[in-house]
Amino acid sequence: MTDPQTQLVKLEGAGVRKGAEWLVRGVDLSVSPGEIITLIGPNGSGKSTTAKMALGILTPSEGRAVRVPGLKVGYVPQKLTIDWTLPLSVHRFLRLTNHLSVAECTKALEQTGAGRLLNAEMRNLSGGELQRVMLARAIARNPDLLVLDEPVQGVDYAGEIAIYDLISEIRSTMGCGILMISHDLHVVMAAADQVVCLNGHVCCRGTPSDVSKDANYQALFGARAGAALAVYEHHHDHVHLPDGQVRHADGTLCSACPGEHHDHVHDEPHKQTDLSNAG
Ligand SMILES: Nc1ncnc2c1ncn2[C@@H]1O[C@H](COP(=O)(O)OP(=O)(O)OP(=O)(O)O)[C@@H](O)[C@H]1O
Repeated sequence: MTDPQTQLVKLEGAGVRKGAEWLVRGVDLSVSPGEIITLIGPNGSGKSTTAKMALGILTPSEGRAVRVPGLKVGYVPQKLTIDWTLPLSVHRFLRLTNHLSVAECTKALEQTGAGRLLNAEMRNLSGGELQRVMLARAIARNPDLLVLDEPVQGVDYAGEIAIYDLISEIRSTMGCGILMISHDLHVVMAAADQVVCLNGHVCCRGTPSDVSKDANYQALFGARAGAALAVYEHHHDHVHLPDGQVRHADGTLCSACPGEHHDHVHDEPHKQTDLSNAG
């Protein structure tokens, strides 16, 4: 547990009930500045419900959710309700819910490696571009806390790594706390400081490495999930920068060798562990 003085948000024994059903129960977690907490778990295990309690969108039916006064939150929801048949440029989208200047929009897009998309049409964006625009919208107002509900939806494996690297960079440069949800255990766990594994309640928690070895976690997802993490940790000695370049462990940059960085992906695609069907 982090120093309670610095916690941006804290859930204490928090749960939500709808009618006779508990959606999730007894969740304890906290997020401090500069910390990445990742929620994992099978479909319907209560991850989004937990994130919504942290955000204040849902009020706990038991326990409590405490946020520091004046907390600024950036949120990337799992689902976006947009009529994709209507024309909507990226900069208009960014300004729909925020009073942002064009300069602020451009800055946020540049921070997520999407500066060239300012005038693009939302409906024409690729999956990876859409997620970068969503992240730009979430960070545009310098939030203290970023809540990301499946930030790599619709993104291919190499793109996923780039987005998780980007999220780590946002944490370092902006110093915000991050509460993230993902099914994609292999990469996300390696990028997180703490992982909380849900299954209607907290099934297990700890560092990514601790969780991957936890008997409860392995019972839920199988030992294969832990093996995938080991593969990722072993190979991941480089960082994908938002501009498409790759920074190696020795600090050198390269822009023309993308194929060399994912031999573990191309050789062993079956090691990519998607938990969306688990449980
Ligand atoms: N408003 C609601 N009313 C009733 N049940 C709900 C409501 N919202 C969520 N649920 C149920 O609560 C459970 C937890 O849902 P939640 O969306 O938190 O899970 P999740 O872990 O985020 O799932 P997924 O991985 O599929 O996104 C599910 O069984 C879901 O059907």
